[in-house]
Amino acid sequence: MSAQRAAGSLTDCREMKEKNPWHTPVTISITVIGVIAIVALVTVAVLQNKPVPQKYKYGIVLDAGSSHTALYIYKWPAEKDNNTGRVEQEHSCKVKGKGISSYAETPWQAGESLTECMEDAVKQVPTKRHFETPLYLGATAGMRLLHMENSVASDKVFQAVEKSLQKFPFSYQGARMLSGQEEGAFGWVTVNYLDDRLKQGLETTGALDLGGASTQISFVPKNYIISESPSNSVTFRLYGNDYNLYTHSFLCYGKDQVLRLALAHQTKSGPGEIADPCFHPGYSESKNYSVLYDSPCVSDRKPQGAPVTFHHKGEGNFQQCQEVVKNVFNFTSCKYSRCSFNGVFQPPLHGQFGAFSAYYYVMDFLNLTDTSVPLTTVKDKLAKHCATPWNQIIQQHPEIHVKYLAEYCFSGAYILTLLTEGYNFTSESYSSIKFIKKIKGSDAGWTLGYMLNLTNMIPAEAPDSPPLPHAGYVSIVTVIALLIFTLFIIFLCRFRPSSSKQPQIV
Ligand SMILES: O=P(O)(O)OP(=O)(O)OP(=O)(O)OC[C@H]1O[C@@H](n2cnc3c(O)ncnc32)[C@H](O)[C@@H]1O
Repeated sequence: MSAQRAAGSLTDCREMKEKNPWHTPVTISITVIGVIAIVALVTVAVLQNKPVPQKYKYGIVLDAGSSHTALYIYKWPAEKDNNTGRVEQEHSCKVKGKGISSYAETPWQAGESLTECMEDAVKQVPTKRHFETPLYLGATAGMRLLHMENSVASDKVFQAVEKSLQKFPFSYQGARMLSGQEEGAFGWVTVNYLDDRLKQGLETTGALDLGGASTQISFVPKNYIISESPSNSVTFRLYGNDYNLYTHSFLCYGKDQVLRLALAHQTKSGPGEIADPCFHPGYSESKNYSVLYDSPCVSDRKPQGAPVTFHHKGEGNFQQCQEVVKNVFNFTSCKYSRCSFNGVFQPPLHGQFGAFSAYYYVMDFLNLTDTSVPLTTVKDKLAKHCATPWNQIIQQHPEIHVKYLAEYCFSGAYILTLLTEGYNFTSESYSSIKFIKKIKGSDAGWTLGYMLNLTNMIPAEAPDSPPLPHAGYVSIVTVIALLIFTLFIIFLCRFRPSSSKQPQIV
C-alpha cells in the first residue's frame, strides 16, 4: 500500500512539474537571464546617473566700501558649467582698518591693507583651483567721493590696490569703481538670486542697501513708465524673463555722511558746541572741525572762522532728532510725477523689500527687525533708547564698538525717516520690509550679483534642464524593465506549447 501511495505521489509531482512551465529548464534559464538583465539595466542606469563626488569652482570679490573692505569667496559645482549650479558664499574676511579711500595720502597702505585677507583666501581656495579663480575688486561710494575730490589720489589708490592683488595666484580681473546704479542693481540681483526668484520667474523682492557713504533703492515697479526718468532704469533678461528695474543711489546719504550733514546743519546755530538730540544724555566729546567737514558731502557748508574743535553733547530727544534728520532731505522740488527726495524720481513702491547692510546692523541692535510691529511702537522704542543715559548704554553693551554704540539713536532715526519720509513707506507698507543680513548663508550685498554678471553665470534664457530628476529616472527605468519582463513571462506561459498537451506514451 505504502509503495503504491509513494508511486502515486511521485506521479502527481511529475504531473505538476510538467503542468507548471516555471519548472522547465528553458523557463528557468529565461527567468535567470531576465533577472540578470534587469539588475544590469538598473545598475547601469544608477551608475550612469550617480552624482559624482562634487568638485567646485571659486570666485573672489572684494567690496571696497567707504567704511571698510570685505572679501567674499564664492563657490559653485564645477560640473554645472551650463550655469545651472547654485553659487554660494564659502567664506568672508573683513579687512582690518578703514576703507581704501581713507589711504589717499598713503596709497601703498591701501594695497597693503588687503594682504591679510588675500593670504586667507589663498588658504581657503584649493591650490589646484587658484589660477582659474577670478578675482575682482569693486569700490563704492568712498572711492566715488575721493574721485570727485581728487581724481589723481583715487587713481593712485587703485594702482596700489591693483599691484597688491596681482601678487596673488588668482586670475586677477581688475579693480574698478562701481556706479551707484550698478551697486543698486547688483544688490537686487543678489537678493533675488539667493531667494531663487529669478530662476523660478517669481515676483521679485526690492533691495534697500544702506552703506556708510551712499544708499540704494532698487525694485521692479508696477506699470513702470521708464521714459519719465531713463537714468533710473536698468533692464535685465535673466533665465528667459525680462525685468525693468528702477534703481537709484543717493551719494552722501549713507549713514556716516548723513551724520556729518546733520552735524553740519547743527553747527550753523553756534560753532562752539552742538547740543545734539540724536545722542544720549551724558554723551560728551570734543571733536575736530576739519574732520567733520573733510568730505565733499559737507565741505561747502563749513562755517567761516570755525574753531578747531567743537563740543558734541548729547540731549537724547528722539522727536527733536527726527526734525534734525529731516533737514538733510529736500522735499520741495520735484519735476516728475512723483519723487522720493532731492528731486529724484521714484515710482510707487511695489512688492516686498529686503533691507541690508547698515539697515540690518542698526535695526538688529535696536531689536527692531520685526516689521509686523506697528511703526508707532517702533518709534516709541527708539525714543526710549535715545533717552537712555550714555553711561547706562555703555554699561549694558561693553562688547560693542563705542562709535557704533553712540550712533544707534541717530542711525535709527535716520533709517525711519529715510524709509517713511524719503521713500514713502507708510504704516502699512512698512511691514513689507524685511531686515536681512544673510540669505541661505550668503551675505546680502552687491558682490554676488556683480560676480554672477561678470562670469555670465546667469543666462539670459532658461537653461534646458533634464525632464526628470535622477531618482525619477531610475525608478521609471526599473518599473518599465519589470513590466517588460512580466509581460514576457506571461507571453511564455500562454503561448508556449504546454508539456501536458504532448502526446502521452501509454
Ligand atoms: O557702500 P558704502 O557707502 O561705500 O559703505 P560701506 O560698504 O563701507 O558700508 P557697509 O555696508 O560696510 O557698512 C554700512 C555702515 O554700517 C556701519 N557698520 C558696520 N557694522 C556695524 C555695526 O555692527 N553696527 C553699526 N554700524 C555698523 C559702517 O561703519 C557703515 O557706516
